[in-house]
Amino acid sequence: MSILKQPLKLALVQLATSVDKSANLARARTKVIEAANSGANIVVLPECFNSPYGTDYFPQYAESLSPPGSSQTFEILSAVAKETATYLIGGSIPEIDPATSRLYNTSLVFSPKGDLLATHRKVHLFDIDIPGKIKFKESEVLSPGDKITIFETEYGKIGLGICYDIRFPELAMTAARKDCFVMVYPGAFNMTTGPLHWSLLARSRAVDNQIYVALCSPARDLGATYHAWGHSMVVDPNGSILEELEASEGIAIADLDNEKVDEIRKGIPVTKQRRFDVYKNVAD
Ligand SMILES: O=C(O)CCC(=O)C(=O)O
Repeated sequence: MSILKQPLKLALVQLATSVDKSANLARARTKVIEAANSGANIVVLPECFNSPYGTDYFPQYAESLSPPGSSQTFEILSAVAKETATYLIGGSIPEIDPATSRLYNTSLVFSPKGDLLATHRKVHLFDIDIPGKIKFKESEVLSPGDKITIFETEYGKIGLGICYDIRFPELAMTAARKDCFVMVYPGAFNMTTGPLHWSLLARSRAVDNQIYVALCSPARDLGATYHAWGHSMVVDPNGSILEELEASEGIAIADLDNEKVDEIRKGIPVTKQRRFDVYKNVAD
């Protein structure tokens, strides 16, 4: 049995966002409907799609997921998933846990019936310092998640990470070994690491694991404090880019094909040739 049970259309919404949360949510809703009307079965939104991206903004835009009904974003995503009968991977939003007051960068996934299927809290926080280029420290305000997120659909299993999570091959490898056919990463790379690594990382995770990889960025806004790289893309299990946007708002739609996955895995059978007797514990 293939890890991908049947063909599907995957849509990435490279959303133009602003400081206005309600406007961002309304625009996201419109674009999800547009993607669904183009035949998408699974729709993905970008990292931090309801707010600008930046540590100053996280506390101000954070929403609590409990008690039920308290998150405006949750309600809108659930309703539009149901309305369009699509799986909706709702990018990410700043989340506050009311019990601990901790903040997380969190992705919510909804079924075509509007039910919450999965919640992923970004595991690897984006703390980097490239002198003269970019310094960013999510850990100043965010706490990290502590689990790999995999959810089931009628197409097969989907693995979910957020942005910087893609730099850690162990996360994608673990999901792939649990038979995920795709890793989806809502992400917002920047004008330094975007050109350096965005496509390289997507293609690497794809070819390492012979799975599809999808990266969904916000559109670039040169008036914002953080300039996102854009270039949302879908890569196939051979590491070839199937669809790629430029920097401005748009929707990328790719056909994911079960026969292609099987053919690639048959031709280069690395998934059956692993030597876990040699590298039993990758954490050694
Ligand atoms: O890894 C990178 O270069 C960028 C990561 C990022 O922007 C993020 O995690 O939000």
